[in-house]
Amino acid sequence: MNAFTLPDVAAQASRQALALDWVGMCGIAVPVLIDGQRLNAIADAGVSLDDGEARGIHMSRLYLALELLEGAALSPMLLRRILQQFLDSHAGLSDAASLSICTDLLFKRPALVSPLAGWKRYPVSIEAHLKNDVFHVELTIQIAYSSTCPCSAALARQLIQQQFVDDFANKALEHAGVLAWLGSSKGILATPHSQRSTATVKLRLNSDVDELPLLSLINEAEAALGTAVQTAVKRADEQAFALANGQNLMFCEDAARRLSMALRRSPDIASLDVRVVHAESLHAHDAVAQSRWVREAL
Ligand SMILES: Nc1nc2c(ncn2[C@@H]2O[C@H](COP(=O)(O)OP(=O)(O)OP(=O)(O)O)[C@@H](O)[C@H]2O)c(=O)[nH]1
Repeated sequence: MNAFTLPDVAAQASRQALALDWVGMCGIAVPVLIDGQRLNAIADAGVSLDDGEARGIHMSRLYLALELLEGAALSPMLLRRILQQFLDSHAGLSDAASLSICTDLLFKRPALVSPLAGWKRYPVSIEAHLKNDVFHVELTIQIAYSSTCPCSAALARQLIQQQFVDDFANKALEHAGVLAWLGSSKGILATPHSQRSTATVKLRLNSDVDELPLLSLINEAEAALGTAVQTAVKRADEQAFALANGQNLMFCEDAARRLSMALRRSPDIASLDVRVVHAESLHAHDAVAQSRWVREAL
C-alpha cells in the first residue's frame, strides 16, 4: 500500500477466526414497485460470512445490488436475482443471502353503502432467502378489523330482556308501544364491547409462485374476518357496519380459526402462521390467538 491506495480492511484476515450467520445492513431506504405503485420501503440486506478467516463482507456490493429494485416490479424472480448477486459478489465468503423489505401497501377501498372510497394502509414485509440454490419467499401482512365480543353481546341481550320484562309487566303489548320502546335508550340499555383488532399473517410462498399475491391474500383475509375497518364513512355506512358487527360476533379464537382455514385454501401458500390480537376495551390487556399450519407434501 502506498499513499495513493485506499486501505481495504474488509479484505484483511480476521484476528479471531469465526464464521458468522448473518452480516449486512438494516434500515436501507429503497423504492419498490408493487401492484403498479411506487412505494417507500426499508430493506435489510445481508449474507452469511462462512469464511471465518475473512475480516468482513463487502457491504457496498449488497447495497449496489439493491439498484435492481428500481427497474422492475417486486416479484419472487427479482428477489432471487438480487440475492444471487449478493452471493456472486461474495464468492468464497458467503453461502447464504437474505433480503427483507418492509413497506405499507395502500389500496383504495369502497364504503359499505355510500358511493365513497378511501385509502387503506396495510403494513407488509417481504422476506427472501437463498442458500445452496434453495430459494424461498415469506410474506408478513397486517390487517386491521373490528371484533365484537359474543359473550358481551349475550350478556347485553339478557339485560335488554330484563328491562323489557320490567317495563312491560302487566301491560297489554301493542305494536306502537313496543316500537317506541325499541327506539328508546331502554331498548339498548347495554351494548357489547367491541375493539379494533389486528391479524398478522406470516406465510411462506410455494416455490412456483411468479407474482406476490399480496392483494388477493388481503382480500381473502378480510372476507374471512368479515368486519374489516373502513375508510370513508357516512351514516349509512356506519349503520351497515353496526349491522355487520352484530352479525359477526367473534372471540379471538373464532377470528384465528376462520382466517387460518380461509388462507389454507390458497394454492400459493406452503405454510402459514396466523396471530390475531383483540385490543380489548373490556380489559387493559389484549386477547390473542395463534395458529400454525404447514402444507403436507403431496
Ligand atoms: N464489512 C464492514 N464494512 C463496513 C462496516 N461499517 C462500515 N463499513 C464500510 O462499508 C464500506 C464498503 O465496503 P466494501 O464493500 O468492502 O467497499 P470497497 O472495498 O470499496 O468495495 P469493493 O472493492 O467492492 O470491495 C467500507 O468503506 C467499509 O468501511 C462494518 O461493520 N463491516
